[in-house]
Amino acid sequence: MLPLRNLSYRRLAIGWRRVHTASIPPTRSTLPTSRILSQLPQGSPLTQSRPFSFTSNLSATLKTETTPLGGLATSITKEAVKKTSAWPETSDRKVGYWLLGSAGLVFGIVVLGGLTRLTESGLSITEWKPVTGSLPPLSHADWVENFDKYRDSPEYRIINPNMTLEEFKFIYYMEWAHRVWGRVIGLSFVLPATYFIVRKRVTPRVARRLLGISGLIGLQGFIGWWMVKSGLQDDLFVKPGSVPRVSQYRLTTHLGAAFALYVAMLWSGLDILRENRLFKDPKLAIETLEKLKSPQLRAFRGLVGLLGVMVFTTAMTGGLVAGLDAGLIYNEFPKMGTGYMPPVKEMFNTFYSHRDDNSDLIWRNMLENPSTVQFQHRVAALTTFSTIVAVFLFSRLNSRVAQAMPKDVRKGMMGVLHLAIMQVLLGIGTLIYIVPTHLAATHQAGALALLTGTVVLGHRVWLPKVAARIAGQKLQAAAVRAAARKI
Ligand code: HEM
Repeated sequence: MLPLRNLSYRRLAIGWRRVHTASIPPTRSTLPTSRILSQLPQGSPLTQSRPFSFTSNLSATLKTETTPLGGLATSITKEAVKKTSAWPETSDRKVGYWLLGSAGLVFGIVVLGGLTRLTESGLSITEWKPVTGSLPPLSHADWVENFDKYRDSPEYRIINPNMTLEEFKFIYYMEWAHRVWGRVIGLSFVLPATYFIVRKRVTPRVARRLLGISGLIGLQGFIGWWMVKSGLQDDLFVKPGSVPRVSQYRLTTHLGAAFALYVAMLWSGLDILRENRLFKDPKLAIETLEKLKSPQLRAFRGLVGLLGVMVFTTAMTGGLVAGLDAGLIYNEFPKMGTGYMPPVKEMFNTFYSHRDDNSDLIWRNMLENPSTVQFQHRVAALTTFSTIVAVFLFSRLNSRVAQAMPKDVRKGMMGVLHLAIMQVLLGIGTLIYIVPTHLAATHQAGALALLTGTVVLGHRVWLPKVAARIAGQKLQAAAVRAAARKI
């Protein structure tokens, strides 16, 4: 529960009037935290590492008007009066847990989505009915009707002409479960988000984030259908050599949006929980913030940010591999055929160019040619992996960084290294065993696990500026109260 909520706003308002009638110049405190802490009486709760409640005794605060810290008291009381706008200065801890739970649901749907693709189930439902589609066919006649629609699709005609109704039911249920899971995520996010915003259980900043995430969930539903539509187009019947599968561009966009949604939920949840932790224990807050402010950590922080971008980019190149079924060729490692890369002529093949002057040769091959796309994923993955190893070594061998690094950051870096090793091994396994469902699905989950590790590490090493500002204000207010009590 937010400590300052315990303040009575009526009493604050009375306090505000008293401060003004005392005509104390409203100077703003510039006292450094160390000086504030040094002014604390012996045995003050602030000097002890245990949960400390900021529940305010306003009269104690007001007494400080006559103390040398009176100016400070004035500004703090003003701050407190501003709180009458009713938005809390930190979001409820429950919101943090709920966001982490929502991120867990997104993790689950990514894995289920991968399984849906790997079992070739994604094109079994040929319509998009956001409300009525929540139920599967309930009668035999309904099943036959849905099967008939599927039999009209390119995938059935070109790849599955012998599929039975029973086999169809399996692929239908896979895709249906994926869509229902999406609806569950939507409802279990939007309804509580509305409640938390309306009841002002979150800060305005978090409220804006919740609205953004809700919008992204809706957008993801549209992207999903836009992707499925690309695998149902009639021109797949006429284009020679067409494979009825969804566009790799749309699949990668769908994967990228899911990863972005996941990161937004995870980061916001971690933020809220950390803020609550910091505000509960000011001594811990000061120690943590001082450590994170250390200039030795600045370069490391930047490198962790870079790792996040690299893991995300590598995952997107993996999405292209999956979308083009590019894992079904060159099933060896580290070589690709007779060399370490396919012949240049094959990698930049004019077959993929759409223009007479071949001006689109490079980018078309990089996004549409399975050989080039697989090579690209290998290069991206190995570059990301080497960078993770390099950052790990930097964090351990550079003594200044190693000393400045908080313990949880150290552990987080070790975790990222382990996840990266596991992910590379899973990728190689997926490739050399020619994309078996269990390995490919685990490799996809591994990508999200590696991203999670990087986000958690980034969050641990990031300086929470807003939390630091609020913790500083709270500390000052508490210090003033404690000093006043001493007088
Ligand atoms: C940092 C390391 C890596 C990351 C983050 C990563 C990420 C990904 C992702 C997100 C996918 C898409 C999965 C899907 O949508 O179903 C993928 C697919 C794939 N990756 Fe990786 N990968 C990494 C390393 C590797 C390595 C080293 C190899 C092999 C040399 C590899 C081989 C593959 C293959 C063959 C696929 C296609 C699997 C399929 O069709 O489902 N990956 N990767």
